[in-house]
Amino acid sequence: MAKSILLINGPNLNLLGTREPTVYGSTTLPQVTESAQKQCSARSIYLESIQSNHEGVLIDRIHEARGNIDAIVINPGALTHTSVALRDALLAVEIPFVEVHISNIHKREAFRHHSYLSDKAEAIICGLGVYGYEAAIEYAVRYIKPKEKAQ
Ligand SMILES: O=C(O)[C@]1(O)C=C(c2cccc(Sc3ccccc3)c2)[C@@H](O)[C@H](O)C1
Repeated sequence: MAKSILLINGPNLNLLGTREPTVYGSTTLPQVTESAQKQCSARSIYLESIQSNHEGVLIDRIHEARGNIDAIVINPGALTHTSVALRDALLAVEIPFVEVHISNIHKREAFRHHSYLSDKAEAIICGLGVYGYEAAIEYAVRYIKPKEKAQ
């Protein structure tokens, strides 16, 4: 099962835990990342994390993951609802991914109800708060089978 995971957080998630705690909770992104690292280390899983406010930076990192990452866990933030480019990058590298949203996007504004990624995700987790990241990693470790390495 997945032995190397890339955790991606999109725009504004660096603000996690600092504002809107009623929606996103009070846990900070560094705390999320530390917890994910401990979860992976306990299972001898390689984890790399990135957060960027820049779509192109995330796309470049996704390209770099091709051939060396087994699974992606991604909270795209607002790019969920706008980015065909992010969708295309994930499809281009052919790495299975789990889409995570801290909030239940389907209980929020209508513009947050559509995702450009969900139809291609192995799984979508939303509304579980930051536990969604733990659940997504556990899913990836248990159920995502690494692609055969290109000869
Ligand atoms: O629920 C999520 O995790 C989500 O992906 C995350 C989002 C998100 C990400 C970062 C910041 C904010 S708004 C915010 C601003 C300041 C502090 C906390 C949150 C929303 C939304 O854009 C998405 O619609 C939903």
